[in-house]
Amino acid sequence: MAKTETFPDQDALRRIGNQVRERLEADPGVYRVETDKAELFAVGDFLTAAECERLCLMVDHTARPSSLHEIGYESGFRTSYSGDLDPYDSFVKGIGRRIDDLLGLPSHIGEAIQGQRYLPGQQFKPHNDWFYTSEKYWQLERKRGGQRSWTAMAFLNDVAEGGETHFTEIGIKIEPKPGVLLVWNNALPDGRPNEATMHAGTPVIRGAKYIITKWYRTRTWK
Ligand SMILES: O=C(O)CCC(=O)C(=O)O
Ligand SMILES: [Fe+2]
Repeated sequence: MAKTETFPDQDALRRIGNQVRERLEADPGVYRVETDKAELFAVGDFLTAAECERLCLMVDHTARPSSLHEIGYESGFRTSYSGDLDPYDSFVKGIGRRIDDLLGLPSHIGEAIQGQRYLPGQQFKPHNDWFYTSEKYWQLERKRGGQRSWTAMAFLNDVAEGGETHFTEIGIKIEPKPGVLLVWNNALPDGRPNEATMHAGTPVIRGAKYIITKWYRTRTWK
């Protein structure tokens, strides 16, 4: 088939976008968040209370000051603590498989599940999860699985105040509720990056916020 892409991995992003959208729309347990700007879905009870508690403990064990491509922790852009959960742990593997299965994606294109914790005052400022392919880091990410397609993010606890996930372009704030999984396509249906997926983890004001995130690429992640 002739390549029609103008953006790196555009054809793969379109194909994966179609495939996952069809599967989520056919799943009665999946709710589509009402917006025409992005493909954003939610699952109410994806994780049990016991699973959330166990994952929070794991996040506490692995979380270190979060880093970002070319921006250090000290910049204040992402002040949470984060870290990859042990990919060989059977409990973590089980959670990963359930996310793969919900989306209908092969596990080899999924990154390791990342755990993240925010304490009062900590936040993740507005950003896109997809890679900016004009930046230097893309030359590395291109060979590590390519562009990010879908994001799956689960809330693990109730936050006393703050810590909403704010989709700044769509104009919605999602309040953390334990066990709720959010899923969104970082690309548009035609495979170009979707600017409207810009989102932030707003500052936690009281309490703590725990989440896990799994990002999917277009090719085998390594
Ligand atoms: O904490 C949140 O609500 C958002 C986290 C996030 O955007 C990320 O980890 O990429
Ligand atoms: Fe994000």
